[in-house]
Amino acid sequence: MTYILKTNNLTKVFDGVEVVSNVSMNIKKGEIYGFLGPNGAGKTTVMKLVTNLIKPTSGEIEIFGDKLTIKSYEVLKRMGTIIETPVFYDRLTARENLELHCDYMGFYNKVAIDEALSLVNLINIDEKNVKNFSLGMKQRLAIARAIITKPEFLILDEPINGLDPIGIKEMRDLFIMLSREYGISILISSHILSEIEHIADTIGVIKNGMLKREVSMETIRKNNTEYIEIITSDCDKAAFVLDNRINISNFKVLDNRTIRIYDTHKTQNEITKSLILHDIAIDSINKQQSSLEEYFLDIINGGMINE
Ligand SMILES: Nc1ncnc2c1ncn2[C@@H]1O[C@H](COP(=O)(O)OP(=O)(O)OP(=O)(O)O)[C@@H](O)[C@H]1O
Repeated sequence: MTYILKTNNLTKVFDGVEVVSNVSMNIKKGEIYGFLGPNGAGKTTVMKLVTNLIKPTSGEIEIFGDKLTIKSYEVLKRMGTIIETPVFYDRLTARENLELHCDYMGFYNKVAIDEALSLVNLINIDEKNVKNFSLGMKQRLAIARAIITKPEFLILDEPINGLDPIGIKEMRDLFIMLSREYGISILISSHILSEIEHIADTIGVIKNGMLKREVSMETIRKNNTEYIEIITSDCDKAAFVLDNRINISNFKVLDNRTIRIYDTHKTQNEITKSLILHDIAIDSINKQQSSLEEYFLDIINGGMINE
């Protein structure tokens, strides 16, 4: 297996507080790695460490197979990044900002600027200074800047912040295209779990600076359980009927209104009919899937992992 990034017991202490603790993460070449965690969990700090913006207190980082040191300038040129709120020259246009970036990176290919602007769908902006851009436009420009030099590895901290649903979908398709067609590896953090669920190959979940889980989306999907959820004010009676009249034993009463049935030998229709036949008032009955969101919350709330 070839890895684009490996960290080994990466640790960062700020003012005596360990905000990243012994993080050992592994990002495979060509994959999209979704980095999840609650506010303040340490995602941005890890991203800053692997892009050499800050130095680790201890631990090692290996990028493209080489150890990252303070002198790894060439390695950094092979990466495209968005870390925290992207900063631009406000009085310049998007194109001028990208030209400056290319000069800075020693990347002399002006055609790439048009390509990048078109990939992120920033159009008719030649006359506009960046200070007049909306948040979503700035975010698109940040993505354009990150991809312009055709990096092998993209590190994107909350790249879809400020985008509307159409923008989110466009960027999702763009990230998938960059990964599948260009073989670019992507480390991406986002609060929008459904977006990560759609694009990620692997998930890393960080909490209190510790990497709690690193797991493939395939595994999460395999463990996905389908269930039928019933909301009713007659919970006790419904449970009795399920058990004694319909012969369903694999169900869980979550609270005094909610029952989840994991048994698959009866259809939703059959269950509904039987409950109504026994005079049970059903407020709702739905087929549900345990998704990444549920998986994530379970980890964050300590359900699957011991603290
Ligand atoms: N320069 C710094 N000095 C002191 N503490 C810091 C510094 N940078 C980050 N921290 C602290 O480190 C912890 C992790 O912050 P970090 O920004 O990495 O979290 P995050 O997971 O990216 O959060 P969010 O999702 O809110 O962006 C926080 O408690 C933060 O206050």
